[in-house]
Amino acid sequence: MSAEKKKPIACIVIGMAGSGKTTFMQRLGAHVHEHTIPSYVINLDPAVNTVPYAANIDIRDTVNYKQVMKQYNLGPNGGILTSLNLFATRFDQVMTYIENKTDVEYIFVDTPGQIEIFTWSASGQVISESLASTFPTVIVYVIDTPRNTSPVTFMSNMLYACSILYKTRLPFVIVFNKIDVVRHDFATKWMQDYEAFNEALSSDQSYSSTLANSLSLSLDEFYRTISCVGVSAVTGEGINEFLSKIQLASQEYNEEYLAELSARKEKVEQIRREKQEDDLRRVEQDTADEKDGKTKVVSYQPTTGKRVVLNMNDDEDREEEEALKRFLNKQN
Ligand SMILES: Nc1nc2c(ncn2[C@@H]2O[C@H](COP(=O)(O)OP(=O)(O)OP(=O)(O)O)[C@@H](O)[C@H]2O)c(=O)[nH]1
Repeated sequence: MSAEKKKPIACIVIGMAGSGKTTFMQRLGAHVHEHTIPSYVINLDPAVNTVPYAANIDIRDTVNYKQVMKQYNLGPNGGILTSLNLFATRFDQVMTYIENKTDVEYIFVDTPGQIEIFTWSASGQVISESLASTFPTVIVYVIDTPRNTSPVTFMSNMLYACSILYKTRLPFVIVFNKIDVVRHDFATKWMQDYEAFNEALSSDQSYSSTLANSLSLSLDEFYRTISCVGVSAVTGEGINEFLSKIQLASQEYNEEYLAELSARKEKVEQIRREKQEDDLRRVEQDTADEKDGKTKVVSYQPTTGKRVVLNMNDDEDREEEEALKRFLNKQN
């Protein structure tokens, strides 16, 4: 019997504008090419002028962002969001296409520069859930390390990362990019040592520093569960370590996320079953009512779901029956 086909790991690369997502994708592309690691690359940024890596699937081949802006009279962000929505409606075709590929190890997905367009939109959710329901999927959160050396900025970025983690519930890898400019040691220290972070904050007396101080304790749990790695998309430093973290995160997907996913599916299935049983009970009760030989009108009040039975043969019910009929006609 042949061994079960190993599924590729999907890496959804997100990050604030300018954090280096595209350069990082370019570096990953070069790395997998050099080491002949079969991979699949998807670009979901419709507004980018040129993509400096070889994308197997490019949203720009399906949706013309400038035309979308013109057609729907939208600004740049509305144009990107609508383009992504249009693409999401066809994402099942993308899924079928990738599923049929054999021996792919990684699927790298680049997302629009405006982070919220992907992370907080329905289309972003559709795309990430489609990937996560089929492949081990990891969120890769790219951070511009030199721009996060201020503790308050660092905390804001971490809160954002944390909110995405709780929204997607997928394994999460933080990539501290641009370590050729500033090393990321300060960041790992702040994540491991609450006192060190507070000390760094003490030089900042602003209101946001007080807020950051009180929030930093809440992030403790988040710091303990996520993994992080320092890379330079320009020099290629840290890429091997990044791929090792991705492998570990995919194990986490198999052990935790999959179990949670099937529990969620089971819950939805249970609600559906209960509704079906309830409908069946109603039909049985209606049938029983008809067995006494009288014609009945059975209806359910739309707001409360309360069952209403009117005996058409009883004079006293005539008036009420007419009222109900008028009501039902109005509903139709
Ligand atoms: N020194 C250095 N510069 C980097 C690195 N990664 C990216 N950059 C630079 O950072 C800038 C932004 O990089 P992009 O890759 O365009 O960033 P992005 O996140 O895709 O940007 P958006 O598409 O606007 O979201 C560019 O000037 C890159 O050359 C890095 O590892 N080291």
